Amino acid sequence: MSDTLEQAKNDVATLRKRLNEYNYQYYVLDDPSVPDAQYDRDMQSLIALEKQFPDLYSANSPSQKVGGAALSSFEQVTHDVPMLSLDNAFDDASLLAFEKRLKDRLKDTTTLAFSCEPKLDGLAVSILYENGELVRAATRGDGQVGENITANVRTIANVPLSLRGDNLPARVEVRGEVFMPKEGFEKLNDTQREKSAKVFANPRNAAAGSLRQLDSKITAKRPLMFYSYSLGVVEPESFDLPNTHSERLNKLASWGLPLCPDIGTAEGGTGCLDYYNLILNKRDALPYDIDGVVFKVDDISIQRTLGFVARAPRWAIAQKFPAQEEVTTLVDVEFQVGRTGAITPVARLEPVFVGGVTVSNATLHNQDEIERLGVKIGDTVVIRRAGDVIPQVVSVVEANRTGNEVDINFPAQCPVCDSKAEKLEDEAVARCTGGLICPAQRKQALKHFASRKAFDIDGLGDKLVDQLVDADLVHSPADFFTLSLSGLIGLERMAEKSASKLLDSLEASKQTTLAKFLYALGIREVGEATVANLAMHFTTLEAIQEASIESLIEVQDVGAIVAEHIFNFFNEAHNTDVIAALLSEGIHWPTVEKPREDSLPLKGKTCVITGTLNEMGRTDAKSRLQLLGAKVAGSVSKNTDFLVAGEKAGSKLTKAQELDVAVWDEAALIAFLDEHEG
Ligand SMILES: NC(=O)c1ccc[n+]([C@@H]2O[C@H](COP(=O)([O-])OP(=O)(O)OC[C@H]3O[C@@H](n4cnc5c(N)ncnc54)[C@H](O)[C@@H]3O)[C@@H](O)[C@H]2O)c1
Ligand SMILES: [Zn+2]
Repeated sequence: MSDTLEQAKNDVATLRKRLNEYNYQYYVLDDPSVPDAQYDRDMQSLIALEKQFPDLYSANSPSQKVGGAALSSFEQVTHDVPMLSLDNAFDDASLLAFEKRLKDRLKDTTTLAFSCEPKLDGLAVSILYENGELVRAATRGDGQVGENITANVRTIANVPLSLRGDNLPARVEVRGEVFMPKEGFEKLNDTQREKSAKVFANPRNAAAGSLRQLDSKITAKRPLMFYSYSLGVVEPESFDLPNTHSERLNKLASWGLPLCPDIGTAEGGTGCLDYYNLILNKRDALPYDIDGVVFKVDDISIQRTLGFVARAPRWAIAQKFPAQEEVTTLVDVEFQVGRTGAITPVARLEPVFVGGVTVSNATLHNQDEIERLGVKIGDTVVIRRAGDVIPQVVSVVEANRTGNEVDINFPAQCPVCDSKAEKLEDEAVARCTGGLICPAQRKQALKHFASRKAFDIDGLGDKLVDQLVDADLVHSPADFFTLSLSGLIGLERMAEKSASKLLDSLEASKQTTLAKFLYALGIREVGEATVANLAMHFTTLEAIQEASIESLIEVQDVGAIVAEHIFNFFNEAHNTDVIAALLSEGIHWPTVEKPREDSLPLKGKTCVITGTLNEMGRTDAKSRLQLLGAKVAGSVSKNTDFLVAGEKAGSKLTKAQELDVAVWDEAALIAFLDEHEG
């Protein structure tokens, strides 16, 4: 705090200038540069200084003003009754002090009743109804003059265009908050990202940006909602309204206006604190974002007695929740490799308290996100942590740039195993191509290798794979085949009998098929149908290993992306080493005979697939049947040779039975495919 008037003068000037700039970015541009917590801290400092040095009072200080100026691109609306802001309480003590102030002022110690309302984080809107019809809607603006946004508000689904009931005031102004529910916000940002369009930092910015659009067609596409929380002008003045705020809200509801379902009432300050804790505990589960709760003296005549100060009513207060957004420094970026090889940039932060916990890491998603944010190491960044969602970097405070910030470079190699990192054009994430040897992917790759559709190694389940890796016995799939009885029985819960059984099934699994071998390698996006196609097309492993991207694309069902995955996989030395090691352990398969067209087992047969298949997808089943020569049709007729019926098969099964068409269940299909595929 400043000691001298001179120093205070400077500090006050600096704070006012800064807060005016924040206000402009927030209210006019709908694009704040700092989190609310930072704004609130600066505002509290200003208020404290102005209180300490009353000489520095100015009616133009941001502490005395509401909101920001109305944008001139909208028609202006002068409010009949000013739309004010709210005073804030940042802790329980200041809430109780608020209650005491009221009692002192009223010179009455009777417990006060309060209306308690979630403080929706959107923007205040006034909606005017004449003879029950919506005639005008406006933003709060600077409290006196707002923007005419009638066309936009009309597009909000839960705003009634006409009020219900026979006994309505001739003119009534309803006030409330326009906001974007959390789910709609996430979806909107997903779509914006896909379109490489602006991504919104939080639901409040998204709501403000959506509502203050010159083209109401854009607003109409945004998932906005409205909850009413008070009345403005009511004419005629003699119109009979209840004498408490909470009953007036119910009156609004009876006219068809939406109310927040979580509003309540409380007796006294302690009752308010109970409500505060109730809502705070529910905060993450609520479908809309709130930044606190609002308490309003319920009795309208007491409200009148208490009146207003410059920017807010005396009879209400907002008690804020812990901030979900904070500023901190991006100290470094590290790259983590996930179980599937995805390489994600992780922000290392100067620890900061946000969303109720201390956060020192946040996700940066991928390279596109880093470019979109334009973030560099050393930047001041805004972190958001809402609910149990992983903390995210939402923006950069550009004003804090010094010029010493450093670009973030994506590694060309996997940071864990040094294999090449591949980033396909259509994909957001970069991936490690060392699937078989990368320690980050090892357990996943080994479990896949041993799984039933791959090497089908009996007795080698996920838990055992974990144990083998943890005991450092297995690094790559080839190591499975070098396991010894003594090594195995050293493991926990591994008796000699099951160990030798496992060795037997490992031995048996060496006899496989080319398709299963390829499948076991776990190449990205290469499933059962693709491996069957590859085996049939190339017939030898060498041919596949040497295939160019162009020749891979010629294979049925293989597109450009999958071709690139296959090509990159076989051009990674680490992978070819493992393949060589596997072959030298004696893995073998019968030569694949390239079938002549007319010798295909299902040549000339037509089939239909219906119901749910549990072991393979229907698309998979379809392409594997086609590969064996079958024509796969959409409906059952007398020309159908057989129907593959999975679980919950319906009318197609009935029809097939009527027409005496052969029916295969999934087991029969699998048996047939196993017998005939290369
Ligand atoms: N990050 C920034 O740069 C920046 C800049 C300016 C303002 N802000 C934020 O905005 C706040 C100040 O804005 P303000 O003047 O709108 O005050 P406010 O948001 O603290 O309180 C008033 C507003 O609360 C809203 N509200 C929600 N539920 C309500 C209910 N049930 N009853 C009444 N009102 C309800 C209304 O929109 C009303 O106008 C700051 O505390 C800060 O958090 C941030
Ligand atoms: Zn790797």
